[in-house]
Amino acid sequence: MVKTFEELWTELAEKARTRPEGSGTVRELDAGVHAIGKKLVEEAAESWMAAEHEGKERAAEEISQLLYHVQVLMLGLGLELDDVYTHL
Ligand SMILES: N=c1c2ncn([C@@H]3O[C@H](COP(=O)(O)OP(=O)(O)OP(=O)(O)O)[C@@H](O)[C@H]3O)c2ncn1[C@@H]1O[C@H](COP(=O)(O)O)[C@@H](O)[C@H]1O
Repeated sequence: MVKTFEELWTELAEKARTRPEGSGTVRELDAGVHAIGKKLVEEAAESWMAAEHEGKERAAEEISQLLYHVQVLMLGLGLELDDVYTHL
């Protein structure tokens, strides 16, 4: 089943709140904003490289990881979706 941006947000916000064992999201949040930021930049670079050299399907995969890390950074900062949407 396809997951939307908002559905992923609900899932990750719940993980941040309940901190389940084995969650990569909880691990990333505990690593802090600096570490999350580095992952975000890494995924942005991988999205760019995939877009230029690896085709649409690989680019879509990397972009999904980029969106995931955007959400983790937002959670790490205590931002809500509307805090960002208000600037769109
Ligand atoms: N969509 C994602 C997602 N996208 C990317 N990632 C993470 O980002 C990493 C991608 O990094 P890389 O490209 O460097 O790939 P890698 O070499 O395997 O990375 P490393 O594990 O070595 O860091 C993956 O290994 C995941 O840890 C994600 N981790 C989780 N999700 C979703 O988030 C939800 C909650 O996940 P948990 O918190 O782990 O339960 C689940 O629905 C998942 O589908």
